[in-house]
Amino acid sequence: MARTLITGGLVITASDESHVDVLVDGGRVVGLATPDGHAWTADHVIDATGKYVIPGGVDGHTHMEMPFGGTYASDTFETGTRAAAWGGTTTIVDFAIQSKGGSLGEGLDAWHEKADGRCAIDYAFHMIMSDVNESSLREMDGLVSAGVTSFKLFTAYPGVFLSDDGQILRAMQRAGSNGGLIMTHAENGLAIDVLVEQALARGERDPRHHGEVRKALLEAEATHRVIKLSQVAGSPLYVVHVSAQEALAELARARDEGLPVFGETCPQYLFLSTDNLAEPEFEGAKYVCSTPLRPKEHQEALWRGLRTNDLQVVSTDHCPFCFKGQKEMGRGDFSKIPNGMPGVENRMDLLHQAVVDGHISRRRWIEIACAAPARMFGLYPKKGTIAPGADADIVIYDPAAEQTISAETHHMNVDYSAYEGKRVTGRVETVLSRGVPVIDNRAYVGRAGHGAYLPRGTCQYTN
Ligand SMILES: NC(=O)NCCC(=O)O
Ligand SMILES: [Zn+2]
Ligand SMILES: [Zn+2]
Repeated sequence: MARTLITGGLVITASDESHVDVLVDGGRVVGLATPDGHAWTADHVIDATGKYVIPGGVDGHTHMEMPFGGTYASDTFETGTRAAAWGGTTTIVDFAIQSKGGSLGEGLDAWHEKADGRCAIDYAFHMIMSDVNESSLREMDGLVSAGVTSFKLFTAYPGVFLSDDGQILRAMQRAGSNGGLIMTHAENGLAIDVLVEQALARGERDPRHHGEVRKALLEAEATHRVIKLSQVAGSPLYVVHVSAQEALAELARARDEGLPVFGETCPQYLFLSTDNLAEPEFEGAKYVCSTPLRPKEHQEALWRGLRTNDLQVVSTDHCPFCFKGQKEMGRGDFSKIPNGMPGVENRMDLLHQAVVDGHISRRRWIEIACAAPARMFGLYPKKGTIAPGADADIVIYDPAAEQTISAETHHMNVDYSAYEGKRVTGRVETVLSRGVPVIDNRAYVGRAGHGAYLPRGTCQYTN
């Protein structure tokens, strides 16, 4: 395998920034040294002068080809991982799904069937548990040993994914003993369904009502509940897609008490709001996801949470549905709009824009987008950093390039962009995955099937 030398760039990790050259051999980083401190030679030299040299992004929350509401998320593992690479992400952790009445093993097999041999970048799986019973609880141990070390449970979507409090407690107790990490989608789904029914009966049918019925208080209530259940079980907890400041306050309080509870938010909650959900002509459907977008004032609380480490990770929850034919299924009834938004290609750029805007520092950018998700999901230091021994998943990032986000130029298999027309400073130039170029100077040179499945270790994140 070719030796590659990256020269002249500013190497940024979660802990350091330094002008050092990086030597890659055998798919791994083998050395970092100042330009006058080495005499390395290589088959390929990448001149990164004036650029950032950063670890490939780790997106810990994607849904390729996810079935939802009678349709499927429109990115396959092939198209979605290619788009991820374009955006500087070199690892995704997608959610395999246990169907009701099915086993965890069957769900995992189905996800391998969709993904294996098709990914442009490395990939791993969490497991969604939609049927917690004696047998699936027993299966959790085997999955943890085999490298599927995190399990998502829902307090939302009654009849589909919802687990009751007893089931959640049992899964948490099991994770407490086998080292697994419980992830929760925390919204009070039973109460939300009542509000949905009442809203529809009043004739409130537009996309904006999706945000109104999925109340911040019902996110906060469910977040409080799962925190308390995890405390009773004595297991760590990771709350996905936190959008409401009231839910974040629950996490912050628990963390102040020293509890091992962690939180993730997503770019859509940091950059978009209920104003988007209220766009006319059914355009608001493009922004329907759960938890929902919130009024703008929640954004400042989320940014603060990211700075103070009450939130540790930014993932995308990439779950795209085309406007035409898919989002349109909910014209006249917001509850039938498939839930989810595209974003796997935009996360690294949007978070760099947050650096430019002064919300976070450069190192915090790398922490929340690369290092923390790698630690959280048992992939560190193979992923999430640039250090000797780490996989050479490296992005050459031009911090001065200007771009306009648009569906016309993005690579996700979806007919709209949630950030259409947004100007951002910074752009991915070159991407290596285990030392192999996937994007080379803004040209795709990757291959479906290059991406390897990653069995994961257990959560390495400590408060
Ligand atoms: N978030 C969303 O609306 N769709 C994907 C499924 C989930 O994460 O709950
Ligand atoms: Zn969810
Ligand atoms: Zn999700």
